[in-house]
Amino acid sequence: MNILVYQMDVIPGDPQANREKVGKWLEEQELHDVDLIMLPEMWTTAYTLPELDDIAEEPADSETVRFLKESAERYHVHIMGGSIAVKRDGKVFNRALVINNAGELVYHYDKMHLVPMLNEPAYLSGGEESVRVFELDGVKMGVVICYDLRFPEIIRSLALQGCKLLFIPAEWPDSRRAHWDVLSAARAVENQMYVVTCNRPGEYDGITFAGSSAFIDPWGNVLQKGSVEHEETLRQELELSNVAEVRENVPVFDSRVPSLYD
Ligand SMILES: NC(=O)CCC(=O)C(=O)O
Repeated sequence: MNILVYQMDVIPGDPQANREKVGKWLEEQELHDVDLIMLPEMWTTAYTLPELDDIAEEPADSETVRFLKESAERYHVHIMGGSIAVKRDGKVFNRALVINNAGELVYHYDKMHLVPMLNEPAYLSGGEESVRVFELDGVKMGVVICYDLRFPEIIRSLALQGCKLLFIPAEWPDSRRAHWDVLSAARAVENQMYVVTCNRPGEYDGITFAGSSAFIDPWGNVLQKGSVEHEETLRQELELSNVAEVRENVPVFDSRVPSLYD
């Protein structure tokens, strides 16, 4: 599977400008052999939390969902659409979107863990549904959003549902970059799955973000890593059969004793 990660610097509070930016980026890419593209967390707005009540999109009438569906169909590429702010019943959620290459929304997930360090609980509501795997090209995959990376139990839940490839869109600050690097590799090793991350670089509201998007294989090798500071496009081919090989060599899923800890 060929994946293109857009480690995008986000224009604060301007969904239209960010859609145009992604549209232009798509036009510039060589996409004929690409299976999936990925965007970061909150890529239409950045962390403009006080403004989200006004600029978050209604899921049923979302300009961004329309844009992603049209782009997926036009370029015949799956889109791991990072996450965007959506508003439902007066509450704002941080929602990940997955669109297949026929332009269909196949999965969404509302971030369940809200980040105290970024004041998310004051402005956002946590998702109320657990994570589920989704399938693209017959492969089971999952997505969690940024801070969720700190909660191994939800990623283990995806692994037990058969997830082979985990996506983590993020706006992770540079001040905690050491955690980002270690935890994303740890999730790949402990769950024996590919982990693909897309974290924005740049600054907003006094916070510098860490970039460092990465492709990590099920053995924990970092196949490729983005820069800390700059916007960048990363392209990587993943050999998904490696998941079965690693799980055979180190059969942790067979060795589990859930009766003692579930
Ligand atoms: N956007 C986020 O979820 C940031 C998470 C974070 O700052 C951390 O876990 O540290």
